[in-house]
Amino acid sequence: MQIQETALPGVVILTPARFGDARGFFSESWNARRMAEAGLAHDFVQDNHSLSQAAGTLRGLHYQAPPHAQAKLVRCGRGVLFDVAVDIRRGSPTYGQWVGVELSFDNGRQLLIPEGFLHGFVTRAPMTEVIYKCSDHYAPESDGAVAWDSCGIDWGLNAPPVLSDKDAAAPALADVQSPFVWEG
Ligand SMILES: Cc1cn([C@H]2C[C@H](O)[C@@H](COP(=O)(O)OP(=O)(O)O[C@H]3O[C@@H](C)C(=O)[C@@H](O)[C@H]3O)O2)c(=O)[nH]c1=O
Repeated sequence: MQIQETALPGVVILTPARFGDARGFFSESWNARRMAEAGLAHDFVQDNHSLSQAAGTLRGLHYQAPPHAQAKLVRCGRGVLFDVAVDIRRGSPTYGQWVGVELSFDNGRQLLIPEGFLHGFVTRAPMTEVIYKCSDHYAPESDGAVAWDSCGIDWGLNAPPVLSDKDAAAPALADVQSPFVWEG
């Protein structure tokens, strides 16, 4: 497994090994022991799987507030997406900064996003499947959304994205009191 830091400390790109043969490949998409050895242990309790039919479908930017905050380990099952994390920990030296990484079936990359970050993605191919592990269960009362176009993210879009009604109505980051505090 390759581990690559990003410009935001704690947000990490992981690339598990793929063992190819005449049938295709085999890969360990998550291994608790290897993650712990790398100092990246999380108690994941829920796996999510979404399909977006059209390229240019944008989901986000989302968070769950404490005590139901979620770290996420995101990967692509099929297609291509641009996956984004935004630091919203109040007091963080990187508050409001974002990183984006292209995840695809072909490149096999994963993005590890700790608690305290917004998460969102835009699909760059039709019928893109996104699969991610979460460190807490879904808690709709703690669900939060921030407008996708309020954080200065270059999504690489050349047309308006396909959005859910919830995401289209989300407030700008500047109007949100983040429930996360940077702990150093
Ligand atoms: C997130 C979630 C949704 N749902 C339900 C609620 C709703 O009826 C339906 C669709 O929910 P949403 O519109 O919130 O789905 P979506 O916009 O795909 O939300 C997801 O976006 C990405 C970026 C994330 O990071 C996720 O944590 C999650 O917020 O699924 C669950 O049952 N469990 C869950 O964990």
